[in-house]
Amino acid sequence: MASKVIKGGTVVTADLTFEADVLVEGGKITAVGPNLSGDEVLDAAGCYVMPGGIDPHTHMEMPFMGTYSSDDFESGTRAGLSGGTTMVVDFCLPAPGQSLLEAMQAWDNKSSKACADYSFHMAITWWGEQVWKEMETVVDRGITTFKHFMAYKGALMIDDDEMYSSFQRCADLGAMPLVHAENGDVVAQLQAKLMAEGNTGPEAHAYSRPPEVEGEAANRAIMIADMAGVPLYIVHVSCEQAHEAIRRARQKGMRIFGEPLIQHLVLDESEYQNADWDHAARRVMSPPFRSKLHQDGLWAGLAAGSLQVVATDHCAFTTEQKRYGVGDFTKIPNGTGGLEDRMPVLWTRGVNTGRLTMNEFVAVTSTNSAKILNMYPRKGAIREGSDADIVVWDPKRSKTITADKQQSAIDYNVFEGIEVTGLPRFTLTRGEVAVVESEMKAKPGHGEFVKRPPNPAPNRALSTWKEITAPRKVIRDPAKMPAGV
Ligand SMILES: NC(=O)NCCC(=O)O
Ligand SMILES: [Zn+2]
Ligand SMILES: [Zn+2]
Repeated sequence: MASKVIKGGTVVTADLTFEADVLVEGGKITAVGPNLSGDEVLDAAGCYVMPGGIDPHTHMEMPFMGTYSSDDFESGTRAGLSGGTTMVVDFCLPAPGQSLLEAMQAWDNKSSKACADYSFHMAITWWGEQVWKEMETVVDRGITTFKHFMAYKGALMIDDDEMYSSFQRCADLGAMPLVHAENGDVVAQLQAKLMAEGNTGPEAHAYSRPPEVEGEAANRAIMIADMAGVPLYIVHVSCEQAHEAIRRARQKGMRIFGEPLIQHLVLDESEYQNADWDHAARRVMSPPFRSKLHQDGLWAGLAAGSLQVVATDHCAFTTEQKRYGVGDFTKIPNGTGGLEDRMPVLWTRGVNTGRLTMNEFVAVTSTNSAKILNMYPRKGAIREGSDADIVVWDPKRSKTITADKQQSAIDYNVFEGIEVTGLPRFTLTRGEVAVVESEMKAKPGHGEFVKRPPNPAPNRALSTWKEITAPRKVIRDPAKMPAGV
């Protein structure tokens, strides 16, 4: 295979910024340094050469709320590449009662047309001996993170008893639990009350999921993880109540990770007040968009390190699908897109405003996910031996986001009309140039599954500590024991 050299750019990683060329051969980075040469030259003058983005939270073709999310692995990963994201981590979702291995097979089949690399989390949607057993096979297969829904009562939600059992199993297997933290019981009651009062529009979705339901669930999950002796990753952190729980836990030395979404960082609750039903319904997701105060807290958390990664939870439904919920907001499929826009929007609203440094940008869009999900430095790095998943980022290129020009299969974009400055000049997936500015060259089927080994450092450290501090029986001299009654 011919070599490529990315020439004349500035390499930006999570901890360094330096001028260097990058040589790519056989899908890997083989050298980083001055004056490199290769068969093909990619001109990076004026650009930043960064690890391709990793989106740790997507849902392609997800069966949910009576339908399927509309982007599949082909259109979804193509959308990602267009915006500089070279890897996604999607969720295998067994139906309650279904074998985890069957779900894994279904996701293997769906993902065969991916244009970029991918990995999976496994969702625990029910509990029993079969699930307990199959979790080990899932881990052997390289899926070492397990998602738990504390919301969606009557569908995906599991209770505390099941969650504690699953967290303990994760601890034994060197795996990490993830949670969707919302109190599903309280949400269900609020939904019923709002509907009974005639509050049926999309704005009621937000009223039924106040920040307290998220804060309570985040606190509960953190305490349960601590008792099970396992690290915990909280997905789509949207509000101060949940962020505060994470911050406090981390300050106590607990191994808790928090993932805000680009949507929550940029879009706010006023979207649900729009007089156009479609506009509001297209933005229905869980948790819902919050106030600007919550947004400020999330941005601060990224800079301070109390929140570690920015994801999208890309789960795209068309307007027609959203309309299943006309007259009953509880039937609007929950989810929004964002995969194509995550990096340009975060750069524009983060780096260009001074809220994030370029190195922090790389950390939260790529390197931290690679580390937390145990695939660093194969992914998330610009260094010899790493996969050549690279974005050559032109900080001067601009566009106005519009659904008309997007790769995603849906008919609208929640970021419509936002102007971004900072876009890929080239996106490379394992050494293949998939994007040249707005020209798309991605190949369906190029993407490969990325196996993630169990027992990363936080698990090892935590299990060592838990073993040392575990309750121990006190050995007493039988001769000195009091007589029993
Ligand atoms: N977030 C959302 O509304 N939809 C996707 C499923 C989930 O992650 O909860
Ligand atoms: Zn969720
Ligand atoms: Zn999700």
